[in-house]
Amino acid sequence: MNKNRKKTVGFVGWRGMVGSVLLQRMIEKKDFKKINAIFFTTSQIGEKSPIIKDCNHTKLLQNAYDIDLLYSLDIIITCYGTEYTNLMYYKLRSIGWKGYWIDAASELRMIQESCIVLDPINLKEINKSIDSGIKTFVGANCTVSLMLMSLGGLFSANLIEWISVSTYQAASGAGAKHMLELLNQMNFISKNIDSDLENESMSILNIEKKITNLYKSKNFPKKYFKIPLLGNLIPWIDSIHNIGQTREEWKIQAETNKIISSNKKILIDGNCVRIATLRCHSQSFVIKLKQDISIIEVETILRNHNKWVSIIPNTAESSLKYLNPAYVSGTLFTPIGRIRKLNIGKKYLSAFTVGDQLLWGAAEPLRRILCILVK
Ligand SMILES: NC(=O)C1=CN([C@@H]2O[C@H](COP(=O)(O)OP(=O)(O)OC[C@H]3O[C@@H](n4cnc5c(N)ncnc54)[C@H](OP(=O)(O)O)[C@@H]3O)[C@@H](O)[C@H]2O)C=CC1
Ligand SMILES: N[C@@H](CC(=O)OP(=O)(O)O)C(=O)O
Repeated sequence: MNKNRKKTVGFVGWRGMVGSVLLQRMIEKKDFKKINAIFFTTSQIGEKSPIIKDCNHTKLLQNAYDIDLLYSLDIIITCYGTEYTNLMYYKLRSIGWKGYWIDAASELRMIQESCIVLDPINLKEINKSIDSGIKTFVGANCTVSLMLMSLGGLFSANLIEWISVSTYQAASGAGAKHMLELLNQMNFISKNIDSDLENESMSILNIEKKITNLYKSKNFPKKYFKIPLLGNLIPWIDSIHNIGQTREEWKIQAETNKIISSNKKILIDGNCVRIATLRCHSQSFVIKLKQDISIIEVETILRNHNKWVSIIPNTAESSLKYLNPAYVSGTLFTPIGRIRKLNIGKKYLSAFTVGDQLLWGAAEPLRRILCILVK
């Protein structure tokens, strides 16, 4: 690539949830000034492209399967998903395309020729990869990125022996259709109990019974989640990976160790659970430390690691105010609180974190690797 000319970047999947958050962040940070852009689509060829100020870009949407056009690009960034990656990535590489491929989907994360990107955690590794000719950069699974952003200090100080994690994952992680279904579930219940809520003499347990019966109604919207998520939870995310463990649970240890490229594998496992929040994932950790260090030291190490993490005092007032999905939604803030030693032993630490799974969990690491590559 000629280093003095602006790189041409192709955007695939920019209309989706992750892609639109990416575009919004790039506009906010004026990243489009640094590139020429071509917007692609799998379904709206010839429709109008989004209009981006200060950016040289095509006016109409291009065919995301046009291999010749894709081949001419310096960089392709895709937030479309695994289906597109599987179809186009290997095709392009097999005909000798040497551009940078940046991807939100999980498909390429664990292949040898890729680097998983989360630069506040692994900038050195990213730079090493670029220098060594790696051309494929993939964002991590959302819970992995959000865990590392909040616990980054303990990872980089090599203080973690193992982690047991329980996740509380938002509907958006399952995709736009699922998120809409959750809202339709809210609407369905609300419409059906509206008059009961106005009737002060109605017993709360009668309303609860009505809701439980509504869950069983054939009209209850559950095409995607299969069961109600509203007022409920789903203790299973993604497909089975190996005996008893889901793929979502498997990714945590596998991707984390690739990102931090640790000599000795850090063991991480737990339960991944879908809950009825909109776009923030929360995680509860039990951490076995390698040393017995004080809570003040733990907090200092975590606080000093990056500018997005913030330590929430372990009080009711602060936990309620700052450590919840509604507060964190739409921000890059990765608060961590409920930090305390467990009564199991002095090396056992408990902590709870919340993060926006569309920002640090998906779009932001992609935006940042793009900036590194076009610098
Ligand atoms: N959701 C998440 O939290 C995370 C997702 N990812 C990865 O990113 C991929 C994309 O996820 P996500 O953004 O949630 O997917 P979406 O379903 O929101 O969007 C994916 C694509 O679907 C097409 N599309 C069809 N109909 C519509 C419509 N009505 N509105 C908008 N787009 C539409 C668009 O492509 P086109 O213009 O070509 O039709 C769009 O780019 C996932 O498959 C996953 O691999 C990674 C981390 C987290
Ligand atoms: N599986 C995640 C979201 C996601 O897309 O993950 P991945 O990028 O690892 O497929 C969730 O459901 O919350």
